[in-house]
Amino acid sequence: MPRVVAENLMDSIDFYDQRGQMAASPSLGELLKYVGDIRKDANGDETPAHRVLEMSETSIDEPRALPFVLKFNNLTYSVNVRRKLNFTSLYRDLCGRGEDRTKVLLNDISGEARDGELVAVLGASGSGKSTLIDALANRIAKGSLKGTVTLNGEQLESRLLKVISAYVMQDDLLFPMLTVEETLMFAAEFRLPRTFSKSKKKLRVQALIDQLGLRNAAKTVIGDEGHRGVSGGERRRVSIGIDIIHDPIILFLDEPTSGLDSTSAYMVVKVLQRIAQSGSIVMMSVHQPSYRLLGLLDRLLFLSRGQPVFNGSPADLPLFFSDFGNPIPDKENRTEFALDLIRELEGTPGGTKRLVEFNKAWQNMKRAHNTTAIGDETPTRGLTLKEAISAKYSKGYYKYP
Ligand SMILES: Nc1ncnc2c1ncn2[C@@H]1O[C@H](COP(=O)(O)OP(=O)(O)OP(=O)(O)O)[C@@H](O)[C@H]1O
Repeated sequence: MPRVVAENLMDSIDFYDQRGQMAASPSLGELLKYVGDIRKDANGDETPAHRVLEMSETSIDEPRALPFVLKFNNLTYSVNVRRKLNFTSLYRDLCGRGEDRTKVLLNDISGEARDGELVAVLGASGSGKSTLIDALANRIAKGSLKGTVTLNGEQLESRLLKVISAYVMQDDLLFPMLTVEETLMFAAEFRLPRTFSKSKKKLRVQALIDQLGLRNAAKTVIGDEGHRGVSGGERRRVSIGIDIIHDPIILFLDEPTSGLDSTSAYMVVKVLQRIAQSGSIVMMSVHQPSYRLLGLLDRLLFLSRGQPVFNGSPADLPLFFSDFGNPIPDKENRTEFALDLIRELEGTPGGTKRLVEFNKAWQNMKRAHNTTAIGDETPTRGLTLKEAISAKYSKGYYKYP
């Protein structure tokens, strides 16, 4: 029997932003209505903004039945950098010839990420990893970022993105005297809809504790320098848990493994893989992933001085670099090889220009191949963004009755 997923469920859901504040007041339902209005304006589409979505029981239980594709095209971001103050610059200022220098932090970056995928942005220090994560998470001043970011082909309105995504910072402030379970319960009280009963919130917290692999640490206090508590890796997973309590569609993380030993880093990324596989898009910046960690990643985006130099799966790396003329020797760590080669090229007079161009040609070739092989690159199954979001959350709440 078809099940009716009424969107008025969504109407009653208020969400909270990353700091536990009400997310700029509109509910998810209101925002979804707004998405419908954007479509109408853009396409002349007369579809009512608030439709009742019909879904069968099978489609609700089907794993990863609702695809989400985040695409970013030609992202470019520059800032004005003040010149150092010296006699020459002072003289030029006095003559009215003083000029600030423009620094390009992101230069024509395109790519995509799909639900179920764990995507890593890699590159040397200062290559623009954090800036790209910030740009995608809408944490860059409006107007200064050029290019487009879309979800399922529809441009993401910033308020909607805020509700359906989460950004995990490196150092979340946690209360040292609370246990892991209490910390997550505290987050549930603040961030889950007010309409949720206490028992629903408890169920969500218990499911999250298992997803984060924190069952054995659930009753341990967070602790601090003076009081022994959870380990660094567990602490990082608690921070992630706080930010994903509302089951975001997109999760952004800036260097989630920094400062952790390789085993703790692996466990954090394993949790991120689990989160992705439960139906989210997970994008993170990472400095130098170990060989073991690389095995968990679905897609890599290498940057060099703000430009993309490789965009593909870890399995694509050997073919890419052998086609480029620098085959990766057997048994060599592929990411280390790539990062070393990029660093080497950066030190040459031509820089990474040839690699940037080669990557562009490679992307075009891949795109042409995919379009011929699959036909449609974005398998949204005919759902509008609004319908896909509604279905995802109805499905999510269905899990915690
Ligand atoms: N507001 C800004 N003004 C000027 N330069 C900036 C600004 N923000 C970032 N940068 C510069 O942009 C470059 C990219 O910075 P970003 O933090 O994104 O690099 P990263 O790859 O994440 O580095 P790391 O691995 O060290 O964290 C750096 O050279 C940085 O100094």
